[in-house]
Amino acid sequence: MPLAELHCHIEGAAPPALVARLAGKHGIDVSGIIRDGAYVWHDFTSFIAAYDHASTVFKSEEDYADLAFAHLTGLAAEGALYAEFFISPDHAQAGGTEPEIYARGLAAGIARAKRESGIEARMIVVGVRHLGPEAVEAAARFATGPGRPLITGFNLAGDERIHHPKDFARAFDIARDAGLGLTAHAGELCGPESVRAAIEWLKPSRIGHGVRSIEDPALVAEIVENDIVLEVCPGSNLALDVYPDIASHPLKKLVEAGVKATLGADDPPFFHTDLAREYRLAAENGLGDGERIALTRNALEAAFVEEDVRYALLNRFQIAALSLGAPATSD
Ligand SMILES: Nc1ncnc2[nH]cnc12
Ligand SMILES: [Zn+2]
Repeated sequence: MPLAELHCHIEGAAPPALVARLAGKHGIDVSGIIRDGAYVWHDFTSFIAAYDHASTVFKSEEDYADLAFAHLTGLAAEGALYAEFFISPDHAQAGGTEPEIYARGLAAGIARAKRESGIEARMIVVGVRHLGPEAVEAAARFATGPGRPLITGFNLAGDERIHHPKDFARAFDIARDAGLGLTAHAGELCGPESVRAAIEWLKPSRIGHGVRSIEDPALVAEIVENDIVLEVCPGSNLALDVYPDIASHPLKKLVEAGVKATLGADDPPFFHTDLAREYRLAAENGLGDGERIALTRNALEAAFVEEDVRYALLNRFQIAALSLGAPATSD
């Protein structure tokens, strides 16, 4: 089945073995966050702490090129045609790497992965909300800098319980005025009011997660009406205990209500998942083959990518979907 991913954090995609190897090289102690070859954390706050610490082992342009290359070729091997990943200048800086070098390395990894596997990819800069409005505005200014054609979007990530979306309206204005696509994490840790506020103040075309919108049917109707796409990450939601099991996850209900959803692995090794498993979880949640293929089409239609590239991707998607004998369109 052809896949596409719109929601994955590049630091969150770092395999623990790679982090342990680079930590050894740089003399960084990761024994508190990696045990028996796996990341250790127990709730959102300790997950973010582990993620922040793991990201500090990446230092050079080559480290980041290798990370992007490994992530994207892994996705291509799972069947992905297209991937967007989030990049965080704040995390680069915390590890002592200039954001400029960080973005250059990641762009080189994207180019190499495209040459070797055919996968197309773009980057979305995130501002980290718990670092506050000034840091998020600085991230937006970085995202809009010249000479970085593979940066096509801006996102708000981090702890949803901290700050109100209105505090980040200026950052989103900066990104919007520069022509970037807009998306924001909301409705993951917090309920529908958080999604409403993100839509009202940030005016994104997509919401990261957004799954807790299901608690407010009027909000679900508004999301459908305004054609807002949800980047749903079921494996992440299960790992972070947003839902106790896949049967309780609202993906199927959201799709039945007419919401356009896509799938992402969010932070794959932290959550013991990958994109192929996300599609399997969608099937376990009740989505049939046609509905799961539509998730890929939704992703390509909502991608922050140039129109000629989108057109070519939709053609590749159509051919792959038809060869499965599955419907490439929902109507
Ligand atoms: N699941 C998540 N939610 C918010 N911010 C994040 N940063 C990395 N993973 C995240
Ligand atoms: Zn995320």
